[in-house]
Amino acid sequence: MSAPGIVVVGLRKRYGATLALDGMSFTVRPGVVTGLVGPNGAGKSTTMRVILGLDAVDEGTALIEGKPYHGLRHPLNHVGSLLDAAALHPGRSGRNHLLWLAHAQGLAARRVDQVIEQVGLTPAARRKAGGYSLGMRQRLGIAAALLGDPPIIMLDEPFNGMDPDGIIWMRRFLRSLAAQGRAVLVSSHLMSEVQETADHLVVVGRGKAVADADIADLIAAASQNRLALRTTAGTHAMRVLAHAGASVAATGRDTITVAGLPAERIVTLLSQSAVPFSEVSAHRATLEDVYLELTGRAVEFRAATPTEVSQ
Ligand SMILES: Nc1ncnc2c1ncn2[C@@H]1O[C@H](COP(=O)(O)OP(=O)(O)OP(=O)(O)O)[C@@H](O)[C@H]1O
Repeated sequence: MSAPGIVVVGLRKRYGATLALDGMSFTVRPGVVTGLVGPNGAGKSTTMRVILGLDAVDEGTALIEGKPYHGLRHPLNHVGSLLDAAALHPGRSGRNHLLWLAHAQGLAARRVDQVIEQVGLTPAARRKAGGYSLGMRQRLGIAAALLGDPPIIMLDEPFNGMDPDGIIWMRRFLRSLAAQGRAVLVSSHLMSEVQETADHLVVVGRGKAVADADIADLIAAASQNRLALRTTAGTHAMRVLAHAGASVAATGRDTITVAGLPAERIVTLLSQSAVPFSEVSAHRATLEDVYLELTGRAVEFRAATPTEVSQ
């Protein structure tokens, strides 16, 4: 039996002076939503295009169920994708757009109505797609990706342009696809968009995966040996604990995260220095913490700070 899901190994791709992919490797398993997360320009879209055979690489392999995309006899029965929701004929109705795609794949109109129903586009199916909101276009794009009933679905930034209802719908929908046993790969530059949806995370920075792990494991690793301290005297507390050799970071209005000292020692030090505090507890890292830690050194394009903008 061929390997299920997607296996990406050592992708390297250069565009002129830009090294877009620099040893990208990860796997996407069936029955799981995998989030491909990283800052703008990290290489997410390029990786997806390479998997779909739309871009050639200088080195490395990307296999779908054990084969390169071009080696699949009926690729749309293996992988469905949505890379650009804007790519449709504006004068055609959503249904006609899908009928046209279905015809090219030898599928019956009945299949079109099934996928329209599945993505909740039935009320708008006979309207011109040019008048669709971006969220409706995303649904139409997903319907197109599902036409061949593929075991693998890849979506590039599917949350873009969606309103809160649309985001909730998308999360549930992606989970339901995984629950049906499909391998689902979803890219996003916002961790908050995938954290409610994905079970597994591939964090990308500067053309390579800087993490490829289950979310629960990432959070457990980032939480290890860290304590959360609740205090209204943050600056004082940080000075005292840093002086004693701890790594400290302000993580909330009244919260400090401390690593490198046991809880009893923290309590003693703070008491000796008369620093008021109300709680010392095990720190539970958020996915946002994990992401910042992993991409901190890998971010290529940082948002300009207000001072940089004003200069
Ligand atoms: N066709 C191209 N020609 C030249 N450079 C490219 C091309 N496509 C991508 N790049 C560059 O390759 C790098 C990776 O781009 P890519 O679009 O894969 O990143 P991304 O993580 O998807 O980011 P975004 O969310 O901004 O799309 C970037 O530096 C980008 O400018």
